[in-house]
Amino acid sequence: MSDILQKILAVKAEEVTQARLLRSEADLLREAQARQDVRGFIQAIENKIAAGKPAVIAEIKRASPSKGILRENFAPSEIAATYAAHGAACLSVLTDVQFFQGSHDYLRQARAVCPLPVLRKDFMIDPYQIIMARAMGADCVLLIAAALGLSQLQELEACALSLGMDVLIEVHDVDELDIALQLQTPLLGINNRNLRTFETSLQTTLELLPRIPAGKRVVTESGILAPEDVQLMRSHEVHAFLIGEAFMRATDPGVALAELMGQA
Ligand SMILES: O=P(O)(O)OC[C@@H](O)[C@@H](O)c1c[nH]c2ccccc12
Repeated sequence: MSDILQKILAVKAEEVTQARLLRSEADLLREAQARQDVRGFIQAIENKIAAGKPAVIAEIKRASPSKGILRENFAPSEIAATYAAHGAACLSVLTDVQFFQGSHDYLRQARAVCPLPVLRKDFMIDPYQIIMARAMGADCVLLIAAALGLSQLQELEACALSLGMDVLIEVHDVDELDIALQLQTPLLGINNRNLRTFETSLQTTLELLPRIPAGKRVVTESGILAPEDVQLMRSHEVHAFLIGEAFMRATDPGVALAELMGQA
């Protein structure tokens, strides 16, 4: 129970308890349902791939527990604008405060300056957080198979879908994949980083690929740093990427995106 994921999940449970004291779920739900502005996250990915391009979910992440501060000069709206100008399919914004130095406001700011659909990147354990995601403008939520059992994942997925959002289910090994394949969403992230040990290897994606049935869209996540990494994945028919660090460390994250995709 001492690994980082367990620590994060304990903090999330406390956060949800506190948030519920401030605002009821019913009240939050009214706000979420009043928004009529969902942007198609999966659609944006499919559109890029149909055009023969890689679909990049470009991440806005100030820091991480494994790497510390990734970017000093951190302006989410500027980062979002340059990502959009350089061909990102979607955005991913960390909203966790304690471990990733994220914020709900970063998601709002990033989404306000561009037309791209936005993933709320956080550790979801309760429908309250899913409803909150839509209330702040998210178009997609991340569900992490390592964090939850099947029935919880199904409950959170149903909640997201009922609000019109898409779902990215993230796996890291065969057991998690078996569970993930029982969800409805076609969007399947393979995290090359083990959230318990932080060990990162692109082999994780390549090893799980033969087990993915037709009809699922694979997103390779984490540790994509060089054009060769992108080429390796594309040569295996993986065309969707979730990338943070390589862009956050660059002077202009959007230019770095174009360069990594070989489109600069
Ligand atoms: O910065 P990287 O190595 O390009 O990785 C991005 C993204 O995959 C990573 O931030 C991530 C993937 N799954 C997560 C779950 C929680 C927090 C973070 C993540």
